[in-house]
Amino acid sequence: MSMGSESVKVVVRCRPLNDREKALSSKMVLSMDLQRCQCFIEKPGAVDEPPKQFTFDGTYYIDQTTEQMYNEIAYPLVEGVTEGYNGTIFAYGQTGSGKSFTMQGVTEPAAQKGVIPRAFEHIFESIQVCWTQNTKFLVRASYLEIYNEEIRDLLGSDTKQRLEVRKINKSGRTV
Ligand SMILES: Nc1ncnc2c1ncn2[C@@H]1O[C@H](COP(=O)(O)OP(=O)(O)OP(=O)(O)O)[C@@H](O)[C@H]1O
Repeated sequence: MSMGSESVKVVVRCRPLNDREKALSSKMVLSMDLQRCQCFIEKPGAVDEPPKQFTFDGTYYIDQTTEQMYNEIAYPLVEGVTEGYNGTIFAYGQTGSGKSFTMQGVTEPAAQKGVIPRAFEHIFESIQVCWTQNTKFLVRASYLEIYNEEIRDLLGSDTKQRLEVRKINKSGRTV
């Protein structure tokens, strides 16, 4: 099945060992077959046990960049949003696994600029291209933190203020 035909795609990104892990002489237990989108996790010390094998819609190893991930995964999704479709990019992983690195990113090197700034540039470039006197665009953004069951508005004047989740109708909730 081609990547384009899936409505939900799950891709995995592996980050390099951090300084703490290097200082502990930790070993990489994860390897990938990027062509087949497979990842293999071996149990340290268990030489005769075959590695556990998982297949995803995309696999990104330590030397892949956010630029590459964006072009392959996020670009078509954001492009769809500019055409009126809904799209969600959801970063999931344990603490320190690289969610912020992927979503927010770093300015140097440029190839590791995050998905969020790339999506903003992409959306505003599309608007610039389509803009005519008769076309109006409305871009809204919110930035919420959900941490330990508590919700905060990171764009609000008081980012420490806890927000309540309210039911607005049968199926909807708002904060
Ligand atoms: N692909 C990568 N290449 C190089 N460094 C990375 C990569 N992914 C993550 N890192 C580094 O690993 C560290 C942890 O990453 P990050 O802060 O993004 O994790 P997180 O999943 O957002 O953690 P938390 O849930 O605790 O906020 C950071 O120092 C980050 O720079």
